[in-house]
Amino acid sequence: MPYIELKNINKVFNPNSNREHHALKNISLVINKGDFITIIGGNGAGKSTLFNAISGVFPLDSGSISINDVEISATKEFERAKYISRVFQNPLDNTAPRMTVAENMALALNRGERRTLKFSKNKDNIALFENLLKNLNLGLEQKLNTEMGVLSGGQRQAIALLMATMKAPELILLDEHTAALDPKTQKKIMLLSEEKVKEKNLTALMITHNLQDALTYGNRMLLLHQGEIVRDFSEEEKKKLSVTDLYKIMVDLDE
Ligand SMILES: Nc1ncnc2c1ncn2[C@@H]1O[C@H](COP(=O)(O)OP(=O)(O)OP(=O)(O)O)[C@@H](O)[C@H]1O
Repeated sequence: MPYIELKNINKVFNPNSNREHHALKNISLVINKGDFITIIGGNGAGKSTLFNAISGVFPLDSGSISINDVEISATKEFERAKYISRVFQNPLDNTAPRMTVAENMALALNRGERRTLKFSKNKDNIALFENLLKNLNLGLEQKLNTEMGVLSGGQRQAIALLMATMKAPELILLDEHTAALDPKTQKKIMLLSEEKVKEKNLTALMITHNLQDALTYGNRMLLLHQGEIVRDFSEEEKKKLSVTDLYKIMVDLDE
């Protein structure tokens, strides 16, 4: 039984108008438990639309999505957020800027449960948050009571990753989550992502325009083009590829 299965997914934006766009064309994909799949493709290839389809941002035109054999295509976005985490490119989109670091982390701990913020800010949880932050080696354990909004983008993305993985989601979607960071911080956040995926045996999809990252991380790589998965590289195939090879494969698609 496949862990996650996308079957013949189609999404057309602005149908029957001159702006009609077939953004996802009959996409089928089997994702195994523990897969860390990098996703590449040119601008407009459909990568974010694929994540939106999986997260339930819009209903599918056709096709189905199942996790552990449970069909989720009709499930609302907020329901899916209980078992699908997403980290966006913009640090502002991942955390609540006016709430403190501890309050943000408490919200993540509460995901999918009916506990109040007060309940989860108890001493045990604060110790847990402190510990998680200490492991980042960014000195953030001193900032539990600091408003998230005053932290740097890299600090916020690191905390966003902790929040997204705190409850070990069935699936984590990393949506160009390092693209807005400086190169050194990008590397830190990528290593942290890899560490969390391994530590918690997570299943992850990661969109990136950084071809080296797409090759370095994960055990599988998809290439999207004009709404279709045109290549599905195994770990072995990925290892044999260079950035130049990959670039050429992508350029050839446009010719
Ligand atoms: N809500 C929407 N309404 C209309 N068109 C949309 C919508 N969302 C995406 N599209 C269109 O679908 C196509 C795929 O967009 P998508 O954002 O998925 O591409 P992408 O591969 O993530 O690109 P990028 O690398 O630039 O982020 C684009 O042509 C885009 O304009």
